[in-house]
Amino acid sequence: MIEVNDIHKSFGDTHILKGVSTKFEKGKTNLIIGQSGSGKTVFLKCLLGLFSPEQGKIKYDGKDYSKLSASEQRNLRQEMGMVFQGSALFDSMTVEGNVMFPLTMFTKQSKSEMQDRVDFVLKRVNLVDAHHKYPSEISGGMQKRVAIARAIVMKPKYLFCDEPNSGLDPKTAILIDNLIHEITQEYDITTVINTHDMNSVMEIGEKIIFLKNGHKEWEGSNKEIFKTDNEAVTDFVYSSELFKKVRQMYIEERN
Ligand SMILES: Nc1ncnc2c1ncn2[C@@H]1O[C@H](COP(=O)(O)OP(=O)(O)OP(=O)(O)O)[C@@H](O)[C@H]1O
Repeated sequence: MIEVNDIHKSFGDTHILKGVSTKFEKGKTNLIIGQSGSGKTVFLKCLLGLFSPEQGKIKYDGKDYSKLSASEQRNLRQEMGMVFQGSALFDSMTVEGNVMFPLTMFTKQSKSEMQDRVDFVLKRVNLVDAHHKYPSEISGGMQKRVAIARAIVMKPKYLFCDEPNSGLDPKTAILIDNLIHEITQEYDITTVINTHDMNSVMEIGEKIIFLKNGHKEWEGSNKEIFKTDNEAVTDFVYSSELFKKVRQMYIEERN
């Protein structure tokens, strides 16, 4: 579980996160949504330990990050997996090389142990024939699978994903969402995803926090978001005609 308590983050005189508090539970797929510039990426970077909030606490299964020594912080960061926007694979390495990279960097495992783990995670993300291909030789959806395999190869307790669906067609996007959701449940990971994608909200948003101008404006589940009367949330969610229709159908069904 990750507990966030009243965090503030500024850059110079610009106050970006203005006292955000929430809890992300283990085995749950948590989403951060909000308009462009609302502070989602800054918030995710605080969770990753890349930005230090000036005020407030972030606890990872009870451990307050700011109270840990440098080596304890390093160890904790090794328990975090990250899927970057655009996958961020190394172009000069094969799929297998990309997934093995964290193991070679951060563990003392033997070559055969690493190979077994890489084979296992690639199979888990349904990539069996791509080991020796380069990122440029596989589709965007496959690249995301490689990025997910790399993020889970170290058996993380925490998984952070920044726009994991960007650039994918809607069908592939749903497959990637479902894969992240299944992995979260299967390995009991605390997963936090930054997204703009309303399909993701509907499909996998077990807990959603809505940020507005650096504040947490609303939080709830995907079932609750379609019923809320919070105007900022409904403006955001129903900015597309499609979702306006979905809401209308939902209201008609309820009556
Ligand atoms: N390193 C930084 N230095 C200064 N300002 C920053 C830095 N990182 C982010 N900001 C500012 O913080 C604000 C929030 O940015 P952030 O990237 O978190 O938004 P976001 O909600 O993720 O937007 P998007 O959906 O477009 O990615 C923006 O005004 C941005 O310019």
